Amino acid sequence: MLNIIVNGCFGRMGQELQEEINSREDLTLVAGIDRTTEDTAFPVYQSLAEVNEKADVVIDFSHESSVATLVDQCVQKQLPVVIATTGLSEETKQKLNEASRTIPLFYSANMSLGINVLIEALQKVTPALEEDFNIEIVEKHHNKKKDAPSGTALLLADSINNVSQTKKEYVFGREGKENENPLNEMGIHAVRGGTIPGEHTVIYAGNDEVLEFKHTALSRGIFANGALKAAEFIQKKRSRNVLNERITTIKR
Ligand SMILES: NC(=O)C1=CN([C@@H]2O[C@H](COP(=O)(O)OP(=O)(O)OC[C@H]3O[C@@H](n4cnc5c(N)ncnc54)[C@H](OP(=O)(O)O)[C@@H]3O)[C@@H](O)[C@H]2O)C=CC1
Ligand SMILES: O=C(O)C1=N[C@H](C(=O)O)C[C@H](O)C1
Repeated sequence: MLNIIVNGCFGRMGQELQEEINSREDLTLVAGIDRTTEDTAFPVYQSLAEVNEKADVVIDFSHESSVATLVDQCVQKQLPVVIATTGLSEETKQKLNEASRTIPLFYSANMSLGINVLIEALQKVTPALEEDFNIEIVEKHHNKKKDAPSGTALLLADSINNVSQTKKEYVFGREGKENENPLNEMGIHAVRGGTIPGEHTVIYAGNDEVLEFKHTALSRGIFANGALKAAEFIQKKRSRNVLNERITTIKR
């Protein structure tokens, strides 16, 4: 049995997690944290410091403004934590790195299996193409998303840059740029509209040939399930400190 606290429990992802946890007998939502309270089957608090329920792990899908304090409180309570919030500042990312030395901490801008497999594919093809192909990333999300570009677009860009001979400068949109589009740049473009759960396309454009890799999230269930798998993984490692491999994705 895994006892879970969800930070951001009333948000889109918080509600998705509630559904997933309630559908499984091996998981219990012992408490939620959010800015407001509602009538729920589980207790809800405004901060982890107020939570007295016994928990094995915290899962966070909230907002940058909430993450640093949450991580400090996880360290104080020695609670493993899965951080899925994107749009984190450099200071917050630094805090995650430091905290991961004392508590099990898993961070990824994208909890889906598909994006994590895509990263491996991109790292294989990039060395063969980077000298002759421009690389551009286009991401599409729902119109309520607070950060742009998406954390996943940055994660994909960093994964490409990590294996590139020449480190590429990120260009966010191309307004006002002369149309040279040199090979040492990588364009990252954000589209916002409707209810799109998330789509990422990486385009390798060469002379007379184009390769495109596209991942489409058809529901938020893939992110909730990935976060729950991460929670189970770090809980098993609780007996020792782990600097999880995904934490490396925040070293930009
Ligand atoms: N890593 C991954 O795989 C995924 C990551 N995400 C990321 O997760 C985050 C949440 O996404 P989503 O659920 O769509 O966003 P929502 O805005 O729907 O939900 C966020 C929730 O967190 C609450 N919140 C905001 N600030 C605080 C705070 N200071 N303390 C406690 N709660 C707070 C919000 O309250 P209020 O409504 O009052 O602002 C809201 O209830 C985003 O950063 C998103 O990019 C999303 C999907 C997948
Ligand atoms: O806000 C979202 O919805 C999503 N955010 C994450 C991101 O910024 O990459 C992951 C996913 O694409 C959905």
